[in-house]
Formats: sequence, C-alpha cells, structure tokens
Amino acid sequence: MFALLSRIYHISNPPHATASPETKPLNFGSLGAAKITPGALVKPAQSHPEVVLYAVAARDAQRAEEFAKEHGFQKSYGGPTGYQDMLDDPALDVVYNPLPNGLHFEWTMKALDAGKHVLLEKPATNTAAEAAAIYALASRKNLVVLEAFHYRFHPAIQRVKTILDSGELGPIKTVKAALTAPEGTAPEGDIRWSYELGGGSTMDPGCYTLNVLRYLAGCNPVDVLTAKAVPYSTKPEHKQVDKMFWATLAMERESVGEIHSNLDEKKLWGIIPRIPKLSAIVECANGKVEIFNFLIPHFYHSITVSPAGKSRRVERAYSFKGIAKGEDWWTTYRYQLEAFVDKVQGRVPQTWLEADDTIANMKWVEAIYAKDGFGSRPASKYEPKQKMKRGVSVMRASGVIRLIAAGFGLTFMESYHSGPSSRNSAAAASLWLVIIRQTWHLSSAANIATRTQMSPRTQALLLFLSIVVATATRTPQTPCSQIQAEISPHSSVFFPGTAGFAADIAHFALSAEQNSTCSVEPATTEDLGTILSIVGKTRTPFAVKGGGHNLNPGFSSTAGVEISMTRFNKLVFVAASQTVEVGSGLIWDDVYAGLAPFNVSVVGGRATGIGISGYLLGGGYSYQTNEYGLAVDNVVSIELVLPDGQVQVVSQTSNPDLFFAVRGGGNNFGVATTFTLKTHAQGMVWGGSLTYNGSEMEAVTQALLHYTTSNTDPKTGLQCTYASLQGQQIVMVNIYYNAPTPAAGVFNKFLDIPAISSDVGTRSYYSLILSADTNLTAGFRGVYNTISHTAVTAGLTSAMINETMFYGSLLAAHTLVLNGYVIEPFIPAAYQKGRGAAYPPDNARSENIHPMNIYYAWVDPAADELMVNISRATANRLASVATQENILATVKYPNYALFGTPLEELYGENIQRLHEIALKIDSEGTMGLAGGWKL
Ligand SMILES: NC(=O)C1=CN([C@@H]2O[C@H](COP(=O)(O)OP(=O)(O)OC[C@H]3O[C@@H](n4cnc5c(N)ncnc54)[C@H](OP(=O)(O)O)[C@@H]3O)[C@@H](O)[C@H]2O)C=CC1
Ligand SMILES: O=C1OC[C@@H](O)[C@H](O)[C@H]1O
Repeated sequence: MFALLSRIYHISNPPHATASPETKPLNFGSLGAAKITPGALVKPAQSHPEVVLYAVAARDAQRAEEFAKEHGFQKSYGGPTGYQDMLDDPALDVVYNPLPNGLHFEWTMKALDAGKHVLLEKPATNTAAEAAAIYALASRKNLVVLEAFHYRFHPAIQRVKTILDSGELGPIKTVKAALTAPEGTAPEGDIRWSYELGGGSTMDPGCYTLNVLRYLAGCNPVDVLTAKAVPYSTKPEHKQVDKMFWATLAMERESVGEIHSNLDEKKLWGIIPRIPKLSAIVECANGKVEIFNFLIPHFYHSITVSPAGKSRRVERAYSFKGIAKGEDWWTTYRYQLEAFVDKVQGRVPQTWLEADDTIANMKWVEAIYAKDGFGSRPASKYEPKQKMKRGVSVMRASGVIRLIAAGFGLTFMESYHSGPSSRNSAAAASLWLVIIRQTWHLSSAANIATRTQMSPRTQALLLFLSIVVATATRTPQTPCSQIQAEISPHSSVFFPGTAGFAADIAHFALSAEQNSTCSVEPATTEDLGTILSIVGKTRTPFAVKGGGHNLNPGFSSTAGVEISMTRFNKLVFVAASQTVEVGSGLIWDDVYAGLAPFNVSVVGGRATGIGISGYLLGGGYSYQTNEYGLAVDNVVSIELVLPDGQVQVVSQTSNPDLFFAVRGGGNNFGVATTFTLKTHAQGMVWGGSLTYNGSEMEAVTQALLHYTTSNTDPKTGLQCTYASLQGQQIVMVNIYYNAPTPAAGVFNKFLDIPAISSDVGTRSYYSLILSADTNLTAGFRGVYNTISHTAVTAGLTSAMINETMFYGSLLAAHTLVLNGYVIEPFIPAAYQKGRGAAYPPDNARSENIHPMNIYYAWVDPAADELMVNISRATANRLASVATQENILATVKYPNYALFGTPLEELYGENIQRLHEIALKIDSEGTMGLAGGWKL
C-alpha cells in the first residue's frame, strides 16, 4: 500500500530535473491545448533534464496563453495561424501532436516539413497509407517520428513479452485483449464520436488492443476472421462511428487474436457501473499469462503466470531494476519520453516502435473496419507540400506486412522548380490524377485492352474473360468461389471493395494495375497447388504478384484471379551454410533489414520496394553484381509449385534443367515460393545519391566515361540517370562501394561536380538502398524499355541526352512526369561469377552486358499508347547508335524489356531449350494463362 501511495505521489509531483551541461535540451511544442497534453508531456517533462516545455499552440489565442501559463510552457501561439506559426518557430525542436486523429496526418506532415521531430498520438493517422507517407517523409528528412503507444515503453508489458519469448509457456495459441471505458468517459461532442475527425472505438481503445495483440503474439494478423461493431447512436452521422467492437484475427504464427473495446460501457441495469476491462491474456500450449492493466500499469498492475502443472505466480514490474533507466513511479509516458529523447539525441532508446509497427497497426484497424462494414476513417484532404499527388504504391514493412500506401509519389525538390508555373501544373496534374484514378477503376476489361498496347491474343483473352466474369456473376460456382471453398483457413480470397483486394492488385505503376475478379493470398504450397489446379482446369486467366513492380500491364496483374504471394514471407538465415531462405512474397527491403543483425547480405534489388520473385525470375542486377555476379548466380535452390500442383525444390543437383530455366526464365514453369540464396559478409558500405542540375550533364558524362573505362574494382556499383523531371533536366548518379570508405579516387570525378543534392557517406547497405528516391514516381503510369550495350561511349551518352531533352521538353506540358535513361555499367568480372541460367545466356556473358533502363512516367491514361510507342522509337534510335558505335549487346534484360519484345531478344541461344522445358513441365499450358514472357 505504501508503494502504491508513493508512486501516486511521485506521478503527480515528480522531482524537477535540471538540465545537464553536456546535452542540448530539446524545445517541445504541443499542437493544441489537448486534455492529454499534461499527462503525456507536461508531467513527464518535469523530471526529464533535456525536455523544455517551450510552446503550446491552440486555435484560440487566449486559451493557448492560459494553457501555457497553467502548465509552464514558455510561449503560446494562437489564432487561425497559431499551429503553423509554432511550427515555423526556428527554436522549436520537437512537436507533440495530440490533435484529433483525423488531423494527425496533416499536422505531422507539416511539422516534418518544418524540420521538427514528432511525438505523434495514437492512432498515428486515419489510414495506413497516411502513416506510410509520414514515415517516408520522416526518413527522407532524417527526422524522428514515434506513435505514442506509451504502454510499450513500460517494464510491465515488456516483462510479459519476455516471459512469452522465454518459451516457458510454449507456443502461443490465443491472445485476448480488451479495454472498456464507462459511459460518459467520452461525452457527447467528444472528438472520439466524430467520423470526420477519426473517431470510433476501434480507433481509440481498440487500437491499443490490436497493438498489444500484435506485440505479444510477436507477429501480424493474416486475416480478420470475424468483426462486429455497434454504432454510437442511431443518428446518421454516427452510422460509421463504433462505440464498441469485437474482432477475431488469424495471426501469422497460427495463433488467434480476440480483441474488444467499448468506449461507452453502459451500467448494468442502468445503475451498477461495470468494472473496466484492462487485461491482455495469452494462452499458450503450456500455460497462460495475464496482465491486468497493461495500459496504465504505473498506478497498479499484476502479471499472473500460470504454467501448466505448476503453481501460479504473480509478478509486477514498475522499473527495469537498474538494467535500464527508470524509477518505480515513472509513468508509461515518462518511459516513452525517455526513449523518444534518446532517439532524437542519437542515443539508443530502451525500446522503440518502428514505422512498420505503426503502419501495420493502421492497416489492421482498417481491415477490421472493412470486415465489420464501418469502413476506414476518411483520408485527410491535406495535400502534402512536397508531393504532387496521393499515389498508390506497394509498400512492405516487417517482412509480413503489405498495404496500399499513399505513394509518397513525386517529390518536387524545391530546387528543381523556381517559378510558380511548375507548381500550378503540379496542382492541376494532382487534381487530374485523382479524377482519372476514380474513372479508371470503373473501366471495363475491354477498355483496358483498347487503351493499352495489347496483343490481339491478350485482347481476345480479356474478351473471353469478360464473358467468363459476366457468366460467373449468374452462376453460383466461379473460379474465385471454388478457390474460396477449397483452400485452407490459412489462405484467403478477397473481392473488390475490400482492403485486402486493393492491396493485392496494387502496383508501382498505375498503368500496370488491373481490376481482378478476386485476389487470393495463398499461405501454403498446398493451397497454391489447389489454386493453380482450379485456374488451370477452368482456363481462368491469372497473375502472380510478388512486389508489383513490373511495369508491363498484364505481367503481374490480371482481369482474372490475382495471386498475391504476400503470405510467403519466411526469412530464415542458416548460419551453418551461410544461406538464407527467403519467401517469394517479401521485398528486398525485408531481406536486407532482416539479415543486417547477422552482418550478412544477399545479391538483391537496388531500389526500395522491389519484390523478390519477379526480380530473381528475371535475372537480377545488383549493386553487388561486380563482386558476386547477378542474383541468379547466387541462388542455391528454389521451391516451386509446379503447374500440376506438385511441390519441388529445384537445385543444380535435383533438377538441373528446371534450375537453369527458372533463373531468368520468368513464370513459365510454376510459382516460386521460397528461394535459398547465398549470403555474403556485409559490413558498412559507402555511397548514396548525387543529383546534378542539367547544366552539369557534360561534366557528369566525362566522369562517367572516365569511370567506365578505368574502373575494374569489384567492390563498386553505379547507376547514372539522365532525366527530365517535369521538363527540368537533371542527372542522378547512385554510387556504391562495398567498404566504409571507397578506394582512393574511384568516384572523385563525380564528387568534384557541384550537386543540387548529395547524400553520400558511410552507412548500412539497407540505408544505401533507401537513399535513392526511387518511389518518386510510384502511382503514376509508366513504361520500361531497354537496350543492352557492351560499353559506354560519348556517342551513346550524347544520344541519350538528346532523347531525354527532346521528349522531356516536348511532353512536359502535357502529361509527362519524368523520363529517365539509365546507364548501368558492369565490369567483365561480374559475368564470370556464374553460368548456366536462362538469363543471361552463357555466350552473352562474355559481351559484358550493360542493361540500359529507359523509363517514362506520365499521368494521362489516354497517353498510354503514345508513351509505349515513344519508348519503342527512342529504344530503336539508341540501338542504332549503339550499333554504329559497335557496342550493341545481343540480349535484353527481361526485367526492363517492353511487353511484346521477341523472346529471342531476351534469351538468345537459350530459347529452344527453354521451350522444351516449358512444354515438359506445363503440357496443359496452365502457366500460359498468366501474363509475362510466355514461352
Ligand atoms: N496517449 C494517451 O494515453 C492518450 C492519447 N490520446 C490521443 O490524443 C489525441 C487527443 O485526445 P484528447 O486530448 O482526449 O482530445 P482533446 O479534444 O482534448 O484535444 C484535441 C485538441 O485538438 C485541437 N483541435 C484542432 N482542431 C480540432 C477540431 N476540429 N475539433 C476538436 N479539436 C480540435 C484542440 O486544440 P485547440 O484547443 O488548441 O484548438 C484540442 O485541444 C487523440 O489522438 C487521442 O487518441 C488521448 C487520450 C489519451
Ligand atoms: O489513448 C487513450 O487512452 C485511454 C483511453 O481511455 C482514451 O480514450 C484514449 O484516447
């Protein structure tokens, strides 16, 4: 009892800390004079020596002033510009954002734009897409954002996690969490009852229950099995505002989650208040653990551990007992503030919530709302300053999360645009894009066929499909419903209008996306086999999507059944063999991040967001190709579900023909589920991105020619892009060296040229991958084309510059967002690291292929055909120049080639062998129903 009273006393009267002379204190400002500010910031700040309560901003100036006086803020800002005025204050370091949920996105983006770190109240935003956009901006600006799930910083919940992780209770079976608040806690008119402001029980106590479920289960959900919600009132404005909800979720590791919250729990018989529910209970194979009051454990909590067959014990954890900072009386908010300040000050926080965590939580809040029919809270109308549009792009988080994110689309670096005209055109394009997107999604299959450059065969296929779809709507058993009936509960089918479906069909390039009849997320090879067998027997067109980065329409998208590989998300490093098993639904980001703790890496993609499977099935060029060869040269084995549903692990010894064919030969032979890859020791690397003004094109070209003719160092990697961004000429150079410092002089000529922006230095390999702004054009329409050359000459670069400038200025005023021509030089040694893959054919390896990426991104769907034709014309002209210069290589990189490219141009001497293998493996032609390079 004394301990309890002592804690309560100190929570209300914390000892005041004095600033330490060694560290610079941080000036905090609160956006809004919110009810939570005193508890979450003011009190904890009093005992934190590095936190200064610097300012508060409120819509009403007098209220701001009073609030500042009452809580000890040095300054106040008020009135209609008060929030922004505070953000513009150069002395402000950190923004605390406790605004209504629906305003979190706008004001966090504005705070980041103003260069401030943000402690952001939960739930981070109204949608997962907004959360992703916040973290994309924070990462670009190197600022800290933390979603204030304060309870996660307290020793109590961490103790529960430690017990579960220790294995004492065995594998987790179910996690149950509930939070209820008595009626009146959120009175009528509270922000929590406003749909526009992001209200609802699932958004408020509910987001904690979801968060604690994910944290204790140690994984994310894979499906919302059931969800039910009750509206706050019968008034029309509350139709989508839940006062309580229940949901059951299937979790990744075969556990089940049950969560519930009630923000307005009525009294029993109208008179007896109910005891609030505040517990999380985890049932495991060998026992159970329950934490009472996981939310605000600092007052009082209990952790009851009941191992099977042993006696029950009760634990409590108010501090880390000297292992980490803290006192028994520290509140969850105080622990949180400690970690947040540590992070901002560049120290290692005791614990942290990464972007992935926040984005996943929002994703599953939305999924619950989708399932119970209440729908996501409205996306903010705020258009971020630094982006032209809210695009759709595919983002991946912790290896298991996938969502549609507001592509942090086109970043208009201020320095590229001096006049107002470019901003006006950006705004116009933005509006246009929104309208186009909405109408495009209503387009029929036939429209897709005529608007995009598709072969008569594909058009016929689509026509056939429209008939199938039309018929299917009248018959009870469609391929989708058959799949739904036959797959296990681990796998899911999603239909249009659901969040799962939207995520499954999303592509990097909008022009590559198609509205499918349904999407399927198989979780097991058996289910995948069942799906292949159903689409094969019913002759249903389908597509297989890994990362969704393929720009060719119909390659990983379909009007039929979209198979999304997202649930094949395993990542297992095997130290003994120095290999890693990688699920084909992951993106390279997941792999790099997951392998970093082992100080190893793999030969993989050079840009963020690239999927494992498409990249590997096409060959795979990497920053590490000079040192270790192409990605296909580093594949040890591939688990494949064959077109007849059989599962086979294919390696050089088990099936040399298939092992040859799959590495570069695309999806003709089945669906890859797991790749086993060689890993290589990985320390810190050096490199990053340099962006130059067009006026430096000649200087950069000279540096490039010098580099390509003199460099033989296998630790190097480089990409040089001549681009026109909205009519503005620029050159972007990404450089890489596999050591903390580069060999003397290797990149000096590039570094000597004045750059508009430079982000080069010693960093982790994954940070290097993130440094290139390759999501600049996510969500626009796009086309890739390519030629391959064997060397870089002045004649070729000058032709590339001509093409860039000509089409850049011709089309900028109309629809073009960006065109880019990328030189990717490799040293001859790169091609000697492997042999015997479908791409590159062995005889072409001696040519020392440099694949050139030709990329156009635009807005108007009506320009699709024009852009494809331009990409053909420009590639043909560059091929002629390369021929004249005697540097044209014989094969093209499949992952850059435009649809319709003859297969001989990709596979050269391998074509006959590939045809024979495909015929043997897929005599029924099942894989021919999927798009891609079809043998
Ligand atoms: N971490 C935790 O334990 C808790 C977190 N929260 C979270 O903090 C946030 C704020 O909650 P709470 O403090 O209870 O809410 P309040 O209603 O007290 O605060 C919201 C603030 O937002 C400002 N505001 C700006 N625009 C609007 C608007 N259109 N309508 C209403 N308010 C507006 C107001 O500031 P001004 O007067 O300056 O205009 C107000 O002070 C929520 O995101 C909530 O989920 C809440 C409670 C506990
Ligand atoms: O964050 C919160 O924590 C406690 C809840 O009662 C409150 O509504 C919520 O906003």
